[in-house]
Amino acid sequence: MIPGDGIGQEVVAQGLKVLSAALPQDVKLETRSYDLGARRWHATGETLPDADLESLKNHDAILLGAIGDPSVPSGVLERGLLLKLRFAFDHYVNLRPSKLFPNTPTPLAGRPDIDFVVVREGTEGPYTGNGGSLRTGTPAEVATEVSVNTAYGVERVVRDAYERADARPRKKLTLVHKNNVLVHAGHLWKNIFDRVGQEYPEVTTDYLHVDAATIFFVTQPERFDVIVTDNLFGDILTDLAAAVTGGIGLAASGNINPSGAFPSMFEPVHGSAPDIAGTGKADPTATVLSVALLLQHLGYEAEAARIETSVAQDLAERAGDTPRTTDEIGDALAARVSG
Ligand SMILES: NC(=O)c1ccc[n+]([C@@H]2O[C@H](COP(=O)([O-])OP(=O)(O)OC[C@H]3O[C@@H](n4cnc5c(N)ncnc54)[C@H](O)[C@@H]3O)[C@@H](O)[C@H]2O)c1
Ligand SMILES: CC(C)[C@H](C(=O)O)[C@@H](O)C(=O)O
Ligand SMILES: [Mg+2]
Repeated sequence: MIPGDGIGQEVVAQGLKVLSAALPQDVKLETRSYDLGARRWHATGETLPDADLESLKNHDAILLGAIGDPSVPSGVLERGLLLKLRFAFDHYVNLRPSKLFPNTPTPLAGRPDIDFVVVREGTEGPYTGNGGSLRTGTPAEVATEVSVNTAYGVERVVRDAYERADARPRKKLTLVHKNNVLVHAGHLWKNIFDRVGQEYPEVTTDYLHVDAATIFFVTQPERFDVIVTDNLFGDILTDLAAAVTGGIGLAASGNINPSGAFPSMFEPVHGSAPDIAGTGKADPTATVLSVALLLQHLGYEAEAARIETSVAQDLAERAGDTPRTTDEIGDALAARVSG
């Protein structure tokens, strides 16, 4: 566990409660909590030392809360801890499911039937740190942040998305990019998408520019089944996806290393929410659903399904209730999961 900063600490505690409640009696859960994030950085200047990185390799999976704190310069922990982990453990599939559970509030009229999954590339794009600044701090400053897209990196994530689409009832895959403007990267993605698609004749495909995709996320989200997209577009689209499916407090994610060479890491889509940290207002459901993804990844399908059902029931009964605290929601979910 890497609880991290702000509400990360609060929501991971609830995730652990539900995980313990979900596991079969004969499965012994061993956990270790890593002190990484703002506190550690202030105390030692470290973000993710090699010793911690090495040690993290020995676990079956990682549950992360959130990192980032107003007291630390922006980017230090995001790059030095979170992205360092995603890159070091080659989490090239950033899996972000979105589902509108019954009775959950949505700003969308007509309560569309939303059930899609975004397969966000996790190791390339504009996230690699390939950039710099010249004449920094002067009126003539120039800054670059170059998007890196390799045929190797694109093909492996596109293939993963086809596999996922092929395994779902609707078998539909949408590529989201911006190949009318980002022609170099965009054409690489589109060519690979079309070529790999020949191996999946049952999967229906579609292409959308990212700006148009944001329209359909709001006006016609039921059209989506599986979406594959680059690292930055996927980041933005999945906050929007959360907003139309009950809010950011419900959105789960998995940073998957499909080969199993390194542990996969599960975390809510949201951040450390400094504006509500310490108030008990954070919804731990996103973390609890991330625990379900973790269990699914490790082969505990039935346990994962039980968590999802418990969340659906909890959400269905929420309407009109006085708001519960982080802890109360965690307790309620753990109680439902243990039956
Ligand atoms: N994976 C991560 O660790 C991660 C993800 C996103 C942002 N961050 C970091 O978190 C910090 C804050 O970022 P931000 O404010 O842009 O995004 P944020 O996701 O932390 O918060 C955005 C808004 O959503 C609300 N919110 C978030 N999670 C919630 C929950 N579980 N329940 C109820 N409301 C919730 C917040 O109160 C806030 O109003 C920054 O340092 C950022 O870099 C980390
Ligand atoms: C904190 C940041 C590095 C991260 C990202 O951009 O991937 C976050 O926004 C997310 O969505 O997990
Ligand atoms: Mg994000």
